[in-house]
Amino acid sequence: MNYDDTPAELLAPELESDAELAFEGALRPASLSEFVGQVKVRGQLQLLLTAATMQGRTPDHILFAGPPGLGKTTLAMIVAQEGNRPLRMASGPAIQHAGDLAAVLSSLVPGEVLFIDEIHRMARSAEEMLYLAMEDFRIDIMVGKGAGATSVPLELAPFTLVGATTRAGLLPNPLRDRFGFTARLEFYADDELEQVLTRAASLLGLDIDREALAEIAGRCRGTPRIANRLLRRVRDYALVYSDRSGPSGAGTADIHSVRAALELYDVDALGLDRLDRAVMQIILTRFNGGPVGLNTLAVSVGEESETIEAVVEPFLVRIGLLTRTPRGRVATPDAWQHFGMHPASAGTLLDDL
Ligand SMILES: Nc1ncnc2c1ncn2[C@@H]1O[C@H](COP(=O)(O)OP(=O)(O)OP(=O)(O)O)[C@@H](O)[C@H]1O
Repeated sequence: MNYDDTPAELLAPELESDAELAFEGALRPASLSEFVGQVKVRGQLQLLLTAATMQGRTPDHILFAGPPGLGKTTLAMIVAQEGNRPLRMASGPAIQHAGDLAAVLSSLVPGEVLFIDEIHRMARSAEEMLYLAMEDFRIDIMVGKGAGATSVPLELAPFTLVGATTRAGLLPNPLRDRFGFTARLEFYADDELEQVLTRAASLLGLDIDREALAEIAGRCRGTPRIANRLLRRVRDYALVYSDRSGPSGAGTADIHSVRAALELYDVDALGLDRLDRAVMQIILTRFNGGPVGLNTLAVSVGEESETIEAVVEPFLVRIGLLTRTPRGRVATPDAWQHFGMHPASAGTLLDDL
């Protein structure tokens, strides 16, 4: 199997372009009741928000942790919308100095929800400023330089911080501890993805049957963002190749058109992307199924070990192709089967040396 020809962006869980941002905006659920899956988190969030409303106070600070594309930004928007609160969006990598954060914090209005995406990538100095802001709604601003510098306290409007991270482990404990509620988002089950897709198809005016939706759900790596992206390609296919007899003229899609569209884009039956396949093939061929250490693996595929650990492995483990052992990563029998290979015997390996 050749893994070099899969369009990487189609199965990448990260947001790919401004066009996709606009597309996502149109499909984003606007309330907790429209938000599919993550049942436990939804219930916990509902309780937290209702209690805050009943007591007339700002909700506790919330941290959403989990792989990209599972709905962290969507939930942050819902937190604001459900409480009828204004929302300010910021991103960790853009906060390079404490001053960047001070400018945002000092301009918040009472009750505002401040969303910081990729909060683990914020500058250290800003992180420290955030501790006090979260706890006491206050920051200390340094005025002047050198020996004459003094710190001036500044009261902030009460706000709710919603942080999102794909790497909860990288957050320092003092920051993590200041969130009143941490929600870990899980990959979605196939039936939940079908619900996401049903809703998106109806918003797109695409006439598509259950079997076809199930086929897309099975290939989108448990991730709503990818589900919507694949649906978009299926919609194009239906538009061009079907007789457009659907109610909106957007075309009709069935299992055959879904398979044809996804085959055209090299999306395999398990939704493995180029990097997944590269990782698995290296474990299978070069390391005879493992165990192989994370860093060795990362160097072999030319990728950051952070990406392998946070994005690639969770999915491969979830679909049962990989296991993590104390000695390293090991391919499962299903992995050998999926790639149509067999472990080399010890003799063959020695011959190779
Ligand atoms: N539970 C859900 N129900 C319906 N649609 C969803 C759900 N979760 C996510 N989506 C869809 O997936 C898209 C991506 O979600 P979102 O931007 O919230 O992910 P994210 O976890 O914030 O990703 P990132 O880590 O890259 O910022 C959204 O446009 C939304 O339409």
